[in-house]
Amino acid sequence: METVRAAERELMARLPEGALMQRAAAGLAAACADLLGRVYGRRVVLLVGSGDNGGDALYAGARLARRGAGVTAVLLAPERAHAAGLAALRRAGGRTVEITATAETDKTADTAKNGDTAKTADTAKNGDTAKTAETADTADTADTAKTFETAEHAIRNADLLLDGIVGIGGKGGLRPDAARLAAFADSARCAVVAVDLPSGVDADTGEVRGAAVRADLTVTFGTHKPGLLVDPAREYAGSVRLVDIGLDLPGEPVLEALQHADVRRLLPVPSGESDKYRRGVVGIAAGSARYPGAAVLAVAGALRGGAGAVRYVGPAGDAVLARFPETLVSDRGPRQAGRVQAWVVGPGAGDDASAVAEVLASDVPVLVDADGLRLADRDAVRARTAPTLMTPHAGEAAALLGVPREEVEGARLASARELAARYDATVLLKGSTTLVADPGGGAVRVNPTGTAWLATAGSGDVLSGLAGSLLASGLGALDAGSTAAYLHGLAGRFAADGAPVGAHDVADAVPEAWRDVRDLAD
Ligand SMILES: NC(=O)C1=CN([C@@H]2O[C@H](COP(=O)(O)OP(=O)(O)OC[C@H]3O[C@@H](n4cnc5c(N)ncnc54)[C@H](O)[C@@H]3O)[C@@H](O)[C@H]2O)[C@@H](O)CC1
Ligand SMILES: Nc1ncnc2c1ncn2[C@@H]1O[C@H](COP(=O)(O)OP(=O)(O)O)[C@@H](O)[C@H]1O
Ligand SMILES: [K+]
Repeated sequence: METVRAAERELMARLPEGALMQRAAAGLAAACADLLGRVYGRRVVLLVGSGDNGGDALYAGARLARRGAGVTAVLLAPERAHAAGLAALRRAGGRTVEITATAETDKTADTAKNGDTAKTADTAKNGDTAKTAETADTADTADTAKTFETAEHAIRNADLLLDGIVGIGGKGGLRPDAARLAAFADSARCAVVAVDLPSGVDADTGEVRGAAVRADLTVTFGTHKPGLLVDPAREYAGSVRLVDIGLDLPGEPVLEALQHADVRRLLPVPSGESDKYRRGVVGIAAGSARYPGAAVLAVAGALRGGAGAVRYVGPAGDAVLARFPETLVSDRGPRQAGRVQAWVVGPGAGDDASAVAEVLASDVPVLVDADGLRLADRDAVRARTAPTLMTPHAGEAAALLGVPREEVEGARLASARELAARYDATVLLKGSTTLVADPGGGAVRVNPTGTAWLATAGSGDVLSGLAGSLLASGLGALDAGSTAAYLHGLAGRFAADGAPVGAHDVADAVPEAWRDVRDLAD
């Protein structure tokens, strides 16, 4: 976010005062008008914090008021609300509800009554959130209670609610009074539009600490913030609309997402000189007597990933051949199975540590998934010279990092990066937001195609086979992982089409996803 802030500062220095905010507010008001359909006579409530995010909301509110909407601004810190924005709203006929800050103790309640809101906010900032919220209830002055009640009443009757509590200047979890407004927003029956990003989510990491506004639409300015793309914050953002305010962002982005055209360039396509070996052979060391299905599904993914042949090694050879007679099945260990251009090891592997060790000792790219992640020796992974791609879900990543699963789910970006650094390997972290991180830093790829229908047993096995096949056909680990996730997500969408599917359906739909990318790229 520092790059965004720096770009804003640079641009602001060149433009007339307030020009950027006007661009932001114009885009915001237009998005609100689209959502409302008709602006005249509609009731719009603005939640206004003390920074420029509140300023955007006030200016957008003024625009809507000029078009005939009844606009009420709930001012969280009336003395510090954006002065010019507030004046514009008032000129346009907007009303205000001024929140009297909640006091943390009787002493600060007195201070608050005397109008020293800034000081009260400071006290609240230093307080433990749970504790302050509790004390806040008991220390509510009549004034405070009344202003919150008025705000709640306005929100309950609104047709549209704008969240301008905090934007990219937010620090830590929402303070108690802001959290109270966020809770009102949560119970609002109307559409909620977040200004720049939902208040309470971390713009840089996608983390959500405590209360946060849940929006139906987020209108964001200049650039997509990482927090809008990564869960859990992504869940809070609703759909995201980008308003171009003319920011010129330097340097490398923190996150990037492949699009159809990028994926098309990466898809391996056989040429006239190709034969099955030149297209690449992918070795699958997976499955066990207990989990033969994982082997079948990994092979199913691998057959659709562009490699010329799939070699299977492990105890589920019969099950694999019964379903896919084109597989080259070997009953020896990976070392003696014949040449491959990439290995996939781990899906349904149970406790077979020797296959994992053998594969890691090879000099070709290796994808490690599922049980293989637990069995892989970290030093052996770090010592590899060929690329390694690890594909954990949050639970597996948590076990490798030695932290609770929730910690990974709450901080996906940081977790993927940390794991990549610890293993000196590329990490594809699966789940509601799939991320692919290279060990040397650089932009992390976020997959835009996923669907929650993919959360079905065995779909991860399909993904590992698919990604392994792309590795064998020559893609690097970052490209193979992100291309596989892209095709897999798309295949999940096509297969499901709004109804439950099994993992084998996802594998069957990969060719359709491939054709979709190939044909619609331009
Ligand atoms: N800088 C620019 O050029 C532009 C900025 N814009 C807007 O300005 C926003 C950033 O504005 P600011 O830097 O003023 O910061 P914000 O308005 O995002 O937040 C800062 C304010 O919120 C309060 N605050 C911080 N953390 C809080 C917490 N945890 N709980 C409650 N209150 C908290 C602070 O006391 C401060 O007053 C952007 O998100 C965007 O909406 C847009 O107008 C476009 C142009
Ligand atoms: N909520 C979700 N939204 C989108 N994709 C999901 C979600 N949950 C899981 N997935 C995807 O489904 C697949 C599940 O893989 P995994 O967890 O390894 O399951 P399994 O071990 O049963 O194959 C992964 O590709 C993952 O990214
Ligand atoms: K906001």
